[in-house]
Amino acid sequence: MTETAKPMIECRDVQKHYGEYHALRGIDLTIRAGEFFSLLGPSGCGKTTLLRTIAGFEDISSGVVLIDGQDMEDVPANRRPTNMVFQSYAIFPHLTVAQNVAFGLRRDPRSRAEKSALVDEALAMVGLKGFGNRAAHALSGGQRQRVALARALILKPKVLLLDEPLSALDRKMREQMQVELIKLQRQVGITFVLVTHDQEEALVMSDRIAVMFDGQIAQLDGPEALYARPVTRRVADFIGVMNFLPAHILGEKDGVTTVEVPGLGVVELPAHQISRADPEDTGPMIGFRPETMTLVGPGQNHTQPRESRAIIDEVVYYGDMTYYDLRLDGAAAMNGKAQPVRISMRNVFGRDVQEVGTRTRLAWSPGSLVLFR
Ligand SMILES: Nc1ncnc2c1ncn2[C@@H]1O[C@H](COP(=O)(O)OP(=O)(O)OP(=O)(O)O)[C@@H](O)[C@H]1O
Repeated sequence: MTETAKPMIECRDVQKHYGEYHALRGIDLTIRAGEFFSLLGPSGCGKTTLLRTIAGFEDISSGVVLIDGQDMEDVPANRRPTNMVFQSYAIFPHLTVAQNVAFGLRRDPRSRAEKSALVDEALAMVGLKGFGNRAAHALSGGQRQRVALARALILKPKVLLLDEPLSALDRKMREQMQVELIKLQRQVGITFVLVTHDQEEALVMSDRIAVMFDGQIAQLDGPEALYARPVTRRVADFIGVMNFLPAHILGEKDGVTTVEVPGLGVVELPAHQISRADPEDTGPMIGFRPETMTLVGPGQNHTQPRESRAIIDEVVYYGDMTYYDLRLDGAAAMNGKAQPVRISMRNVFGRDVQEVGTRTRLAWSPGSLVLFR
């Protein structure tokens, strides 16, 4: 998948009303051919509605949907070059695996022998070679999901639409299927559009992600950009964990904003570290990810430009990492009262675990801060 790949799906000012309810509020987006694209957002944000309008299961109220350059306005779902995989697999338990997969060919005019060869090919593609004669009800959740994938891929659609396909699986199986789906997508080269409310799943799997709130796209970016440079405080809060501290703006000069932050002191931030606040925010805020600060034990050295001090309130040991709740030195005036400045952070395996109640140093860099204003 390259930057210059041709557009596969284009939505232009797509609006969807359910009676009074405005579910999609002007969706503009281009999904490229061969891309693994995710629609991510909280429950009710409209991601499933958007997927279903691409599939043709829902009519749009206004706007345009193009697939592979063709306007889909009068094209019913079964004539679109798309196929859909649902959360609830829709596997027929009384049929064999092969019969379930062949269901994807029910309207195909090919001979039995040709269809049988296609079924074998599709099963091999999803790692179920030799499973054709098994009864579908005797499969594990992960295997059923593979059958559903094979059935959706057997006609080689241009676009595969996936509606929370892994959410019924347990954590371990889900992580395994995530990796397999990525491999499968690279192998077949088909455009995948995944709907998920799981930010980790979206970050792991996608070339690009559209984060949706309230029927609108808040940010469309690659995983790294979304994580490091969320355009609004709400996006930052939804993707992973971010600490927020109130910030006092001291001044602006030559594109650099100077702020004072309780516990951190005075910092200067260039324009690319400045994002937007949300309407419900009460004032400017500084945000940073928990892993961007490092605990420095007594006598230890570090190479970060800045240092703060804090007391450890809570330690949660996870094996591969340790989470800390800390109280920074310095008080934040919030609602007119002095409040302790609390943050959370995590250190990866390999550093000493420090105990609750310990006074500690924290090393950090202004480059990992984002100002929301
Ligand atoms: N057929 C319908 N009639 C009326 N309202 C609907 C209909 N389908 C969806 N909605 C509403 O539109 C909004 C968006 O629904 P949608 O299913 O797209 O959300 P979602 O982001 O996929 O959420 P979830 O993760 O819970 O499925 C919701 O508030 C939902 O109640």
